This record gives sequence, C-alpha cells and structure tokens, in this order.
Amino acid sequence: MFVKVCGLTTVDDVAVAVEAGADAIGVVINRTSPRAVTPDLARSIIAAADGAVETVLVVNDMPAEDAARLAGRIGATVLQLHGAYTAADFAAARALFPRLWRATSLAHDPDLTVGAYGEQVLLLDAPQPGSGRQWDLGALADTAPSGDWILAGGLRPDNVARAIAQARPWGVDVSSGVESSPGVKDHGKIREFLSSATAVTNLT
Ligand SMILES: O=C(O)c1ccccc1NCC(=O)[C@H](O)[C@H](O)COP(=O)(O)O
Repeated sequence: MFVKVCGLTTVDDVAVAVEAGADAIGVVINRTSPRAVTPDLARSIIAAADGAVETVLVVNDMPAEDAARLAGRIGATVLQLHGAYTAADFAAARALFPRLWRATSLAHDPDLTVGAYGEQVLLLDAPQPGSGRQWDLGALADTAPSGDWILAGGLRPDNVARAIAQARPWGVDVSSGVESSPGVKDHGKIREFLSSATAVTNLT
C-alpha cells in the first residue's frame, strides 16, 4: 500500500512521515488552505525529504503551466493538479514537468480511467479537498478505477483499514486525519495512520 501524507507545514513533519514509512509527502500551495505554505517553505520541506520519498506539490487554484514551473523550482518530484483542470491543462503542464497526478472526485463526474489526461496516478478525493470528510465508498462498487489510484478524503488512523478493505485502492492519502488542528500535523497520528494502513496491507 502506497501512503501519502499530505499538507505538511514544517520541516520537522518530514522526518516523522519518512520514518513512519510514508511513500510520499505533499505540500499545498494555494490561496485559502489552512495548510498552505510559501514556495520557500515548500522547498525546505521537500529538501528535508532528501530523495527518500516522492515529494508532491498540490495545487488547485493556479494555472497549470505556472504550477508546472513552480514544481520544478521547488524540487518536487510530482505535481498533483487537484480539481477542475482539463486535459489541455494537463498537456500544457506535462510539456514543462513530466510527472503528474490527477486529483478529482466522483461528485465532479470525472473520467475514472487512470491515465486519461496523461497522468501517472489518479487520486479520488472528497468533493472538497482537505476537508477531512469521508465520502460514500459504496458509490465505487461498479466504477472503481483499476491501476494506480489513490483513495483520499476523511481517512484517519481508525478508519483507513476499513476503507482499504472496501475500496481496494493502490494507495491512500491523508491530511486532516493526522492533524491536531488545521495545518498542524500530529506526529503520533502520522505513525498510527502508517501502522494501520500497513497492517491491512499485510492481511490482504
Ligand atoms: O489539503 C488541503 O487543504 C488542500 C487544499 C486545496 C487543494 C488540495 C488540498 N489537499 C489535497 C490532498 O491531497 C488532501 O490530502 C486530500 O484532499 C485529503 O484531505 P483530508 O480529507 O483532509 O485527509
């Protein structure tokens, strides 16, 4: 099970996530998120990972080409275009930065084919990213993507195992569920989440 811990806001968060076994960390750069960081802080957080994990720049409110240039500047290994980006946006971004993840939700009536927009990974989230709200996984019964797709939205240490068993994703993503307050990661919860996600992997 591939695990991404998203919305890191301090350099100290990085070592905890990496030591707990995360495969990827995410930094959010946008205008309104409680976990938004500046480009300078994002670069420091990514540098602290020192190549040990994927480092994902997450954006949802800037032009795709600007995001692609920014991903290169801060040293991210992946750009996650979250929400209302078109296939043309993906093509424009890909010309500048090759490794793209597409994040969307069932509520936005997306194309759930992994790679439909040229992305390497599809992330299925709640309608409002970073809200900490779970969505109805039962809706995936007939339409679950196949391939490298990540489940996100309201996952926590106490519900991630059940969500994995139900949705059978390739990976999981968490942000609010490992925080003590919006934008502040709880290091104990990060360890607990990794442990729960890994335990269910070992059972399947
Ligand atoms: O986390 C945010 O605040 C955010 C804001 C704007 C765009 C994307 C954002 N997060 C993207 C993620 O990949 C989150 O980890 C994902 O939405 C799950 O969040 P949560 O439900 O809080 O675990």
